[in-house]
Amino acid sequence: MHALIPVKQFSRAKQRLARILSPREREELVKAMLADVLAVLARHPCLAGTVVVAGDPGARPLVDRFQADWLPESALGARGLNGTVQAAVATLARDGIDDVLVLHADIPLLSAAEVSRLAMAHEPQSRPAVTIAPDRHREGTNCMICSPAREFTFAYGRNSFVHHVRHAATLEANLRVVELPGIAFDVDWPQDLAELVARTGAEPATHVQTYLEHIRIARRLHALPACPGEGCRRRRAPRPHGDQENVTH
Ligand SMILES: Nc1nc2c(ncn2[C@@H]2O[C@H](COP(=O)(O)OP(=O)(O)OP(=O)(O)O)[C@@H](O)[C@H]2O)c(=O)[nH]1
Ligand SMILES: O=C(O)[C@H](O)COP(=O)(O)O
Repeated sequence: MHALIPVKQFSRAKQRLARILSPREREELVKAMLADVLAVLARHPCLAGTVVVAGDPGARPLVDRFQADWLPESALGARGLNGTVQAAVATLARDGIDDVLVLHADIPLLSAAEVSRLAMAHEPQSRPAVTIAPDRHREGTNCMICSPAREFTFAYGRNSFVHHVRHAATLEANLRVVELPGIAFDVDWPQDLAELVARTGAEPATHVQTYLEHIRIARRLHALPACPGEGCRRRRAPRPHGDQENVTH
């Protein structure tokens, strides 16, 4: 099984954090989160390799540092998250890679044990097989293993978890849903940063926690005016990738 991590252009990344982080800080945060994810995947016994499909050449040094494979989005001729993931799994399939774990780069509490649990829940021998670890709101699809991945239609975006479950049913796939707290914790909103800071022990355990401490995010979070309406955290920004055409209802 190979892991595939999509990483978008840094200048467009983490826009929901724009009211608390500068563009430069958002880029550094994205790099720190990617480092946390790559550190777990490098040499994971369940993985034969990790591929980063990136829209930004600035991700390359990190990818090389963790000995992952580099797939530039520009080489795929695709657009948006879904188009890019779809084109990337087609590229992997041409190299004979059919079992693909697609995971986001913004899950800094990912652990090797959770990757193992997800891999063990997956049953590629009864194909098609789809195993999903959703986000903690059961809205997004933070990690998903597909076998064979080229036959799956990716539908990331609003409520992608539901869309992916429905699509797996359409394919009559062997579907498993696994709740894993580290994978489920994605960082999208200022409130998520606050939660991450609250979870930091005496010694920051991850690249992200170290970076957040470095920029003294806690002070800013305290000073942040409350969002109008408590539902704010969950309200989504317009999807920059606007690529809902693949959604199966
Ligand atoms: N290669 C690639 N990766 C993408 C693209 N869009 C999103 N991603 C990645 O997919 C994952 C989920 O991204 P999103 O939640 O849509 O975007 P985000 O940058 O994390 O946050 P917002 O800008 O606040 O929506 C992250 O790992 C992104 O880097 C894209 O167009 N190309
Ligand atoms: O479908 C998804 O998982 C999204 O594209 C990313 O979700 P997020 O906005 O929760 O990061």
